[in-house]
Amino acid sequence: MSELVTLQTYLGTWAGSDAARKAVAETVTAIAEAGIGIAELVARGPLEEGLARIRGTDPNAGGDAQKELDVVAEERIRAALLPTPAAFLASEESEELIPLNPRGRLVVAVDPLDGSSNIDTNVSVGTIYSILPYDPAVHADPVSAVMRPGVNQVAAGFLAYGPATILVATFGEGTQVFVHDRRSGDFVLARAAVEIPVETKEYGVNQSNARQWHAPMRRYVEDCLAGKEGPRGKDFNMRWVGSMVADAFRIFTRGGVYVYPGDKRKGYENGRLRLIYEANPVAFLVEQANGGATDGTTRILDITPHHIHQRIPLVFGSKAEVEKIASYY
Ligand SMILES: O=P(O)(O)OC[C@H]1O[C@](O)(COP(=O)(O)O)[C@@H](O)[C@@H]1O
Ligand SMILES: [Mg+2]
Ligand SMILES: [Mg+2]
Repeated sequence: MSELVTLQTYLGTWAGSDAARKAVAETVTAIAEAGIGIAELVARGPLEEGLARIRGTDPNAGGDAQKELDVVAEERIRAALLPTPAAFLASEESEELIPLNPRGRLVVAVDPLDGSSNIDTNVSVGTIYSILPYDPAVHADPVSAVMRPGVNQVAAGFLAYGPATILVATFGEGTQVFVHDRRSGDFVLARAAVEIPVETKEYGVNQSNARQWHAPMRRYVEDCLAGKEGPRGKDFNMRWVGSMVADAFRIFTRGGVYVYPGDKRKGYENGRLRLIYEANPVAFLVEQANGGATDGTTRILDITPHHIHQRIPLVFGSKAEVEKIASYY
């Protein structure tokens, strides 16, 4: 058997003696370590009573009900990042940026707990992160460092807390999958260069919203449902976990598309997913794995954000299918 490559070794080689890369490596290591703690909590399931309990009456910054584990996960990530070169944290659970290391030269954006509606169902949930450079001389207001198109990310990834705790990461040189080895305690490299198949016969969408969709989305799904007899000429399969990290990991494994379009419901005009800490990191990972990510037509990584918590319609996965969806719009 070839020698195992741990996250630590991988990052050591990637960073070398480059100070900026070392800062990114340190930051990702801290997030991964916080993830191990969150995974342990999640794995206690119903024994950890109250993790799925709704906190208070106020929604979070993104407008969703906030659950206990959303807040615990954010707190763990914040604490883990304090000694790292991250200057600020943007989080789904906090309206404003959270200050970290005053000498830091990075900003981190996180969805501390993705898949909140699955917390008490023993289904995978996860943590998503996006890392951008920060220069106080350029970004007098640190918010402006976060409000940049996703092409500016230097690293991004997510942890999925499922049967295995997985880290899917990119540092701009392909997409890697690491698995947390519960025996050694290390994250071990499992796939050095993920390639999402270009073509697919699998789509994922919350079909219960069909009556709220706009015409292009309705037509796309109708054509998938028509299968071999329809205009697509092939039978499709549908998969929807309801935790984007889990749906994304399936796509990294065997291809497919994830779609959360904007629809007619109030508050869902731009879909459900947040641009800065959900769509951007996933788009970076997907593109580095030869896939595509758009808001239906426009490349996600080119979109300039106008608000930390803004939502964006999201389509990502197998490149040819993402392009096919764009053709319906
Ligand atoms: O419940 P719906 O409308 O199908 O939405 C599911 C989507 O919402 C999300 O849960 C949003 O993320 P949060 O749990 O972080 O709010 C995604 O993970 C998931 O794909
Ligand atoms: Mg989320
Ligand atoms: Mg969340």
